[in-house]
Amino acid sequence: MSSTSSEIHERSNFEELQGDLFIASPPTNSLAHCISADLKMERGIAVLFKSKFGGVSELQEQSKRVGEVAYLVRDGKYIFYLITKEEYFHKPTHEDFERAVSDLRRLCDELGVSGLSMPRIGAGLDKLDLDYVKSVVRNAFDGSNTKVTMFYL
Ligand SMILES: Nc1ncnc2c1ncn2[C@@H]1O[C@H](COP(=O)(O)OP(=O)(O)OC[C@H]2O[C@H](OP(=O)(O)O)[C@H](O)[C@@H]2O)[C@@H](O)[C@H]1O
Repeated sequence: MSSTSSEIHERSNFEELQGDLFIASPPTNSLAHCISADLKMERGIAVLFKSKFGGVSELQEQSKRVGEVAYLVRDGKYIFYLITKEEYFHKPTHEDFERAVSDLRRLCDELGVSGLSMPRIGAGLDKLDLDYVKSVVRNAFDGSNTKVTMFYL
């Protein structure tokens, strides 16, 4: 019997939920957000990540480049930093954004991440189209064992 589109969506491992990422996200979920390679994290949700998790020198030591993902381990979960552009005043290209999201999927597979929470990555200060962002994340995680929740305020 063919499934309706909503049933197909229900079975997908990607969902959106209204709520503050740092309050509503299940405590065991890993987290992900976007930053620039200069690790400035001086605006937007990156400021909250920096104040909550610190680890700037740990991230620096990983010497990740644009299109790659650095991460910290905090309280048994992973905090992923998608490097989507060189400098804080740049905006990410689609290519770099997509490379970073697929690197995130690779890491989630490798590390066995079952739950991953993120904000509307790239769609705020970085001005990427929200539908584009959601489709990139959905496609990158298609068939993965990671349940992705995108939180929005
Ligand atoms: N607690 C919360 N719970 C849930 N959602 C929350 C939230 N707090 C904010 N949001 C929303 O989550 C979306 C994306 O939040 P952002 O706009 O920050 O991220 P972005 O990925 O577009 O941009 C990243 C670059 O911006 C930064 O600063 P600079 O580049 O240095 O200038 C970095 O360094 C990067 O490079 C926006 O809708 C926010 O409303």
